[in-house]
Amino acid sequence: MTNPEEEPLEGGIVAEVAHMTAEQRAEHDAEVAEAVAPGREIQVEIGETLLELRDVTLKFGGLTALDSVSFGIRRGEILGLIGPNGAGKTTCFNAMTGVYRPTSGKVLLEGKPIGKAARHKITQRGIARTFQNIRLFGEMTALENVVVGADARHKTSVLGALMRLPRHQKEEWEAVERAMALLEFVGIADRAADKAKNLPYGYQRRLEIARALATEPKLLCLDEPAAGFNPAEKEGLMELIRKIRSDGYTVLLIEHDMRLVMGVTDRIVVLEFGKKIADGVPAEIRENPAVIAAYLGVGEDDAA
Ligand SMILES: Nc1ncnc2c1ncn2[C@@H]1O[C@H](COP(=O)(O)OP(=O)(O)OP(=O)(O)O)[C@@H](O)[C@H]1O
Repeated sequence: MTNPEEEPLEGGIVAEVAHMTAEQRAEHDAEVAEAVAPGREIQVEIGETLLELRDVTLKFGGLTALDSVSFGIRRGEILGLIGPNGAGKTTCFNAMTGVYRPTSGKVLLEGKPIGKAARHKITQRGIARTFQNIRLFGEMTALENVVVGADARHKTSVLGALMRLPRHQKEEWEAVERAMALLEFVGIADRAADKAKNLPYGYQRRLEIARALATEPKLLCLDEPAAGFNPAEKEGLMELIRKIRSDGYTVLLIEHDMRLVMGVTDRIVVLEFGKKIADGVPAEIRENPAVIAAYLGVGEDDAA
C-alpha cells in the first residue's frame, strides 16, 4: 500500500511505547482511543435506545425459536444475552442484524425498522459482529484483515480504486493508520505483519474484534468471544470490552461464561426456549428464581 505523504510505516507504534513516561503513555493512549473512535463522544453515560426488539417471533417451520421477545439496547451499554443451549440467542442476534426476518414483530435501529439485508448492508447501518467460529482471512496479515474490515466505509468507487485516484489513496492510507491504532487498542500491534493464520488463538479473537471496530459500528455484537480462553485471557477480554465501551461504543455480548457476563455487563437479558425470562442488572439476574431454574444443575463455573 502506498503512503501519499511518504511517512514511514514503521512498527514504531509498538517500539515507542516501551520508552514512554507514564504521562507520555497516557497521552499516547488517548490518541489511540481517538483514532479508534474518531469524533466519537467518549460516553460512559447510558443513553437512549439504540436497537429495539418489539414482540419478535421467529419460526423455523414448526419450531418457534423466538417467542414474542422484546427488549432494547441503550447507547453506551454493555448488554449480555444469555440462556441455555438452544435458547435462541444466536437466532436473536441474526434477527437483530437483519440476517433473518422475524415471522412477526419488529427490529428497530434508531427507531427505524431494520428489515432483511445482505451482510455488507448491515455493516453500513452500523452493526458489526464477531462469530462463534473465528472468520479471518488467514493468508492476510493482521493489519490487512483490519484494513479490509474498514473497507465497508470507504466512499470511493471501485473505478476510483482501480485508477488510484488521490481520494482513494488518501482513504487507503488513513485506513492503514487507523488499522494500526486498532491493533494497538486491542493489544496485538506487535504481530501486525504476521499472517492471521499464524497468530495465537487469543490474538485471532482480538483481531476479529479489531476488524469489527474498523467499521466504526454503532453496535458491536460479540458472539461468545471468550470461547476457548483460559482465566487470564478471560480477564484480559473483560478489560478490553470495558475499554471498548469507554471509547463510546455499545456492546452486545453473547457468552456462556457466567463469571465474565456477570463481571462486565450493565444489564442482562435471559432467554429460555425462545422466550425472554428475565431482564435486569447482573445482581438481579443472579438471584432470579426463573434464571436459576433455567440453569438448574449448572453452577457458575460449570456454565463456562
Ligand atoms: N436455521 C435454522 N433452521 C432450523 N432451526 C434452527 C435454525 N437456527 C436455529 N434453529 C433452532 O432454533 C433454536 C434456537 O437456536 P439458537 O442457535 O438460536 O440457540 P442458542 O441459544 O444460540 O444456542 P447455543 O448456545 O447452543 O449457541 C434451536 O432449537 C435450534 O435448533
